[in-house]
Amino acid sequence: MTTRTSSNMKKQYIAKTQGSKNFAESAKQVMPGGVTANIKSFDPYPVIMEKGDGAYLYDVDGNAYVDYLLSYGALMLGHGHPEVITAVQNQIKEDGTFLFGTPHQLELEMGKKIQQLYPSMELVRYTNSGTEATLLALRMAYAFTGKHKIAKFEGHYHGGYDQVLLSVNPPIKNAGPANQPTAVSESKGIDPYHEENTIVLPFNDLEATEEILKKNKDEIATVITEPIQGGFIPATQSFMDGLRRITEELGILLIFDEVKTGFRIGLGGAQSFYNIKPDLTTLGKVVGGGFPVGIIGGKKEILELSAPSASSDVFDSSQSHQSKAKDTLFHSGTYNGHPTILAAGLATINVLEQEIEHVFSITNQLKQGICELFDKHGIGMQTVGVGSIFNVVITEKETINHYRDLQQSDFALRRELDFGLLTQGIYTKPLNRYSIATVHGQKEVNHTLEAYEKVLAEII
Ligand SMILES: N[C@H](C=O)CCC(=O)O
Repeated sequence: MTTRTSSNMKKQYIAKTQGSKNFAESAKQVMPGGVTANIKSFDPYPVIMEKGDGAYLYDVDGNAYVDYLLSYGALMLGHGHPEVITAVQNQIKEDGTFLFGTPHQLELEMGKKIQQLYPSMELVRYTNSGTEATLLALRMAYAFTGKHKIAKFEGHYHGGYDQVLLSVNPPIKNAGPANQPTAVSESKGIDPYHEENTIVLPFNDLEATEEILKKNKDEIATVITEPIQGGFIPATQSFMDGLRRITEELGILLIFDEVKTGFRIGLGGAQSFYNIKPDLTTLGKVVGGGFPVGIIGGKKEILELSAPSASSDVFDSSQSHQSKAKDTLFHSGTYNGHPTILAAGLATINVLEQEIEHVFSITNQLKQGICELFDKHGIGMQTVGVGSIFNVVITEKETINHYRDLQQSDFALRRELDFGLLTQGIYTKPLNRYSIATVHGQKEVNHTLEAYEKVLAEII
């Protein structure tokens, strides 16, 4: 493994981004750490963007970047796509409001589209984020099975709340044996209850997963998984087939968290790629067209648990004496099914139906070009990913199967590369994955490969 300590590239980054540096200092007076989402922060300070256009972002210093972060994959049509702008404007103009506060046409339209592309999602409910969707999925699993624990895989992220904010990125020394990981809390303030009641599983290790699930089958309501970890480390087909079989046999629900993979692995997500029918699925990111949304869907008999009944309305004070609220699974939200957002999402899907093959072809060209450049320099690496997402993993390993494999890669060299790329106008948050959009084309691929060539020559 190569290890580099030089921070030459970081120095060049700082020289080019003095406006971002000043902004980041001021922002600390307003928001803790200068950010409103921890993921937006990186050392020494994040780039502060002020304009987006197609495949490009422009920062406060006037630097242009080809954007491969795309807001953590959400913007699959790039920035400010005209069809999304038109859909949003038309919805507001034609409907005369941003919000009905009642059921409406676009909820049906989006629901039907989801049922068509994700046949496992027999009924759907809308939420305001992927996090909310997974939270609701877990409640449905507890209610449906009557069990009180959940299982998740080491390295998988399902949202920032207590039940699942465990062992996403744990220090290996605290994480227990590879085939029997320990639950490691990822935040201050998490109730230790969850370290007991969230069981952590080893991804892509069917034998160990089966053993843990069998041992705890009477308590585990559900296994929640990113079928492609972090959006880029694929499960093997045999692992997925095995996981579906075992969970069915043990009466444990299987939740596919497709917030990252939905529409990005294919229009039908990872479940279509693996040909697996999970019991519940959560979507977010792409399906909001750049606006905040989440969708949960799955088996009719599970989703029906949330159907309101007249005798269980938590908001009807005339009924409080009946204490029937517990008969229904509570799910509500003022903004659920927001019409403007669903209009943006439907317009996005519409464009993707025409252009997704282009996205895959550009992704493959980029992956191949990057691999060839590393090869030229004799550095072991892989572009790990499926469909329109990949990550650049600098490693001599032949396969990256899970979190612990990834931990053995050369993060120092990758970080140096990423700062170098930032100075050459290629944007992804250092160490993050690449997501490709319909607006990336030959010009952007060529520019990116030239930037890689230049930076690699400088840092190797
Ligand atoms: N919403 C997540 C964090 O704030 C995004 C995580 C990711 O896409 O990697």
